[in-house]
Amino acid sequence: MNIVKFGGTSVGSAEGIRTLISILKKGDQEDYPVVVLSAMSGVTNLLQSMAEKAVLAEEYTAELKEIEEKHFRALRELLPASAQNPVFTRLKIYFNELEDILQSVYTLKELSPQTRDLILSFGERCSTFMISHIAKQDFPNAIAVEGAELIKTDSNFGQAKVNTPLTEMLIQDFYAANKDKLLFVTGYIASNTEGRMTTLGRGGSDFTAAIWGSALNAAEIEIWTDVDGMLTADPRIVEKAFSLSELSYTEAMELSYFGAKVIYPPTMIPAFLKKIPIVIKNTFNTAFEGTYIRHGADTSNFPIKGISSIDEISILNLSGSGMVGKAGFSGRLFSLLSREQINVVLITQSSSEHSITFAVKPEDSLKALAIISKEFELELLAKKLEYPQVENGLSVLAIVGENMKHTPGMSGKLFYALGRNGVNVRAIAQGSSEYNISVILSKTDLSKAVNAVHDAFFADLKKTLHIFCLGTGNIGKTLFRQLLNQTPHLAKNNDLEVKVMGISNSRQMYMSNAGFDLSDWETELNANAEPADLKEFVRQMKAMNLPNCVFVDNTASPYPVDFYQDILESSISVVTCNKIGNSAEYSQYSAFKAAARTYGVDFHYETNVGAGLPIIRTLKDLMMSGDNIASIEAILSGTISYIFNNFKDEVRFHEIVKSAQEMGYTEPDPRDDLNGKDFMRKMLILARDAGYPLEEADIKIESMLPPACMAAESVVDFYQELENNSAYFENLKTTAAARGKVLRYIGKLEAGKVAITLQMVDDAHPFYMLSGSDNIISFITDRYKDRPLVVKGPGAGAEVTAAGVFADIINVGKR
Ligand SMILES: NC(=O)C1=CN([C@@H]2O[C@H](COP(=O)(O)OP(=O)(O)OC[C@H]3O[C@@H](n4cnc5c(N)ncnc54)[C@H](O)[C@@H]3O)[C@@H](O)[C@H]2O)C=CC1
Ligand SMILES: N[C@@H](CC=O)C(=O)O
Ligand code: NA
Repeated sequence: MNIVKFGGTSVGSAEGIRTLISILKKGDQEDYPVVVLSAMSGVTNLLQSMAEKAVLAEEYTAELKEIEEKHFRALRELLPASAQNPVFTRLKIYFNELEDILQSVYTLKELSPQTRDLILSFGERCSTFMISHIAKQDFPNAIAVEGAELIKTDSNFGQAKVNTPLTEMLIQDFYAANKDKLLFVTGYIASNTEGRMTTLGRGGSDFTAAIWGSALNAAEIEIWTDVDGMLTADPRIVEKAFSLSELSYTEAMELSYFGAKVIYPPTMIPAFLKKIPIVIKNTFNTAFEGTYIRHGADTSNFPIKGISSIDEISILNLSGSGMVGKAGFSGRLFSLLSREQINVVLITQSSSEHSITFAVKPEDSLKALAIISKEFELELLAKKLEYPQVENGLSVLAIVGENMKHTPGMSGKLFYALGRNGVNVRAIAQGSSEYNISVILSKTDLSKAVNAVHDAFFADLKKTLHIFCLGTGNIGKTLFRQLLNQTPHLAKNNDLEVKVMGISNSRQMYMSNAGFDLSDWETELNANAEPADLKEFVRQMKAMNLPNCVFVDNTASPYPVDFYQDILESSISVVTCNKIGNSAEYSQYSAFKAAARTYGVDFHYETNVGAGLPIIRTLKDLMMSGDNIASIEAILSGTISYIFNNFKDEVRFHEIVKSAQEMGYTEPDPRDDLNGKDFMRKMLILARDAGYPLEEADIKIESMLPPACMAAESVVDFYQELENNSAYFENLKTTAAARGKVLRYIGKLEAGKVAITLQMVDDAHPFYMLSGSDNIISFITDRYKDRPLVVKGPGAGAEVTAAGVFADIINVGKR
């Protein structure tokens, strides 16, 4: 035999009630369940508000009308006109009775807890009576049970305590006498020994279900609500939260204590004691199989069951020498708080016993402060205690799961996820059961923190990277296309999702709360854009306060670089193909690295050298594994490589430069390639990564351009000068050819010195054989002494560069 309980939303509309009946019809016709019902949604609140208005002699008829209408509407929809009359009449009697009571409250201006409970009881009585009659159409043996008569309590109105032995006996007798009936029982309400109406407090209808379940030794208790059971986190905060299929009682308790308001676990204790499984189902999604709460629940899969949170709490801190070694101090403190009905959410005590921190609801904080000041007046005066401090604007996040007990590293994982996302933890508490680790943090960080922790623990799910991109040019555009094309693969094979949350170019910017649709990012940007403003972009990015953020610089501008430090210090990783940051002053380069290290985020710039070729990574691996760089020889300008590889036959020099630009190999300003600046930057970055604190001035560059080209003041002039100097370039070419050689612009780092020179090399030189926009880099190290480690391949172009940026972004995600 099962108990099924339907909550307020399930009985709150004709649609809900219709579903309820169809759920009952699917059940076993031989073995009827006991059906416990709540008041129609909103009705208890209306009753409450009417009672409060009546005692202040305010008008309450509007609410009364609303309650009547709510019931009548459902009734008209669900019962044929011919069958409506007796039900209408009975409901009308209920409403008249209710009105009489309210009228007395109004006249007497007196609302005792006893009267309040009587008023509140009408919600369940009306819904149960009405629904039992609707059900009669399908179940002629349906009857409404005034459950209040069967659950016996003390006279603590509003939160009555059940007399379990008596109650169980009454329920058992009643059930035995009505075995052939389908019972619809009022939830929430009970009565005292004098037969006065009482109520069971918060979650009262669940409690009714558990009491009946326990009395009748039910096989199962089904709680029908309007959500898919219990979830791994609050779905309003975590989009990826998912329903749990089963959990233990303890886990359910711990999870609901802070968050998941699906059930109120203390009400489940009768079921818990008898080991009766509880299953939470969704009236509005009957396909959902339910969340099972039971003994011996499966604890495998994930190390935690879920994350619960309290949006807003306050903490009080009590410290002073008066506490040290004083047995009973905390006992005195907490029994004081309990006496005053202040619920303590969480406690942490320093091991020196010098301070106690505890969390309470914000509305209790001042009261707590006042009673503590009074209780410990003497200690405070004697300065054995400091005046307690209240801190507001805080939230609690807790990870919950029985598996944690047996799994080391859980708190490490939690704090790593929080730390890496720049979430400052104000206090920590671990339940001695080890089923729960709670942290207190700033309310503004809660959403970010819960998402980051969810991503960290439910690693089998997709992890989301939130990226903010500057630059929609050659590289930026290509990156968006690659991201779009790769989305399904990333989701399937890497459980990773990359969401572009913000885009700016030099003209306009937009932050998309839902993330850009990359198949049409340009339209979204154009339609919503505000004028570009880097400072504002960074401000908005930080204000979104999302977990796993990456700032991506795909510009060739010096301005974004000014923000890197601040961004890294805000625990946001930086990925850049812009070389300006790493090739300005050494102090800045090392400050970026230090910031990334200190704040536990990534600073990736693989494409600064050789575009997507694994050069920075290779060098880093060599260095980290203790190798020592003796020398680096390299061709690192894709543009110049392309030019020399195609400077043949009739083509003129400036024409090839133009085509290199068209191919997307050059910098936005091609002079930066031809004058050696771009190459210099790459050599400087390599030298620094190889451990040499060099500055730009330390690098010798042999120009491959005649002075007039170097002096050109605009790109247009530059092309003109290249053309004017055609003879110079022709001469270079024929001279090399005459000697059986090719032109190569080569950088060399040796003994801490860097030079870039224009050379003519023959086929004995390893750099002779190159084609297209190839880069080549050859490392001679302690380990690669006789034969160098060589990386070679296309070192420029939008595809390979964007792919390198992409890989850097993914590498942030992998951590
Ligand atoms: N082309 C290649 O093969 C390689 C390029 N790179 C680097 O890629 C970067 C981008 O190159 P391209 O895409 O070719 O340049 P581009 O000129 O096509 O695009 C640059 C983008 O940056 C935007 N921008 C400029 N200043 C800005 C600011 N202050 N705020 C926001 N946006 C701003 C522009 O509006 C434009 O959308 C450069 O730093 C370049 O060195 C790196 C490796 C290889
Ligand atoms: N303009 C650069 C592109 C890569 O950084 C080049 O030509 O190498
Ligand atoms: Na690279």
